[in-house]
Amino acid sequence: MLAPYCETCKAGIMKSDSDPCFAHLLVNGQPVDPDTRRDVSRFRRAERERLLQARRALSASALAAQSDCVANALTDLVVAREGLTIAAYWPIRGELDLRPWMTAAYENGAQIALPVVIEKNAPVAFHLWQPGSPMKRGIWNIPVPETGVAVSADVVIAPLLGLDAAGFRLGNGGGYYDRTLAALPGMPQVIGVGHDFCCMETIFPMPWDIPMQQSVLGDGKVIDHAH
Ligand SMILES: Nc1nc2c(c(=O)[nH]1)N(C=O)[C@@H](CNc1ccc(C(=O)N[C@@H](CCC(=O)O)C(=O)O)cc1)CN2
Ligand SMILES: Nc1ncnc2c1ncn2[C@@H]1O[C@H](COP(=O)(O)OP(=O)(O)OP(=O)(O)O)[C@@H](O)[C@H]1O
Repeated sequence: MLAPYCETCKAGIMKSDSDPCFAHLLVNGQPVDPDTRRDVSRFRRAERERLLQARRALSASALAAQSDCVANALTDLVVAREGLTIAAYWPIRGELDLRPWMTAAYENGAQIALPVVIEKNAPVAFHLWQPGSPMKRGIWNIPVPETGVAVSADVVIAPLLGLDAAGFRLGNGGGYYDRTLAALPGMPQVIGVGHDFCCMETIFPMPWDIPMQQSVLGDGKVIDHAH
């Protein structure tokens, strides 16, 4: 006789119908208390809303000035050269616009890639981009390169919605960067970039959260997160 599957997670195999299943309490193989997970997820949702509002309140010129500040700091931090692959991003929802820096890094010989959601709730792929690459709309309408040439990244520039004192990132809430970094064979250099108002005390890190090594903020401040 086949062992029954858990109705909640469709994955845990129970010895019998009356056996409790714990598989859906695991995230990335680690146990997470469901009440804590719910509370943290509520807190993060409220913080995302607050930070998105702060972004919307920013004028176009202030956004451009913060983007320039971050780009200048990145130029010192990441030496763009042949053989280096940098995963950056195409700005959405008021994110800092680093496209001029991406263009300069490309002109200095680096390969540039953009994150592409291939499947929901799965790691993203990094697809090659160069200035003028034809783009199409991907999942959630995010522009992605029309031609999907996947590469692995030496440096990942991760857009921050929030950043906590320990270097943990609050993003758009899909868990894509955490999933992606967890699935890589080796850890690239991960640099968070965010607005000058993105700092928060804690995101209440969960077992799946992967911290940034460094972050650069819209006022040009570079933070080394010691881990
Ligand atoms: N520019 C940029 N590109 C990026 C990211 C990013 O943060 N910035 N990502 C970094 O991760 C990935 C996309 N992440 C995203 C995660 C969630 C949502 C989103 O709209 N979520 C819905 C709720 C989704 C659902 O419940 O299924 C929402 O917020 O309304 C969008 C993008 C890949 N590309
Ligand atoms: N490695 C992982 N394996 C399985 N689930 C994961 C993993 N990383 C994150 N998640 C899930 O993704 C969800 C969203 O995570 P989180 O709130 O940290 O998103 P985020 O980092 O702000 O989003 P994003 O990276 O898309 O901008 C959580 O419910 C979490 O359980």
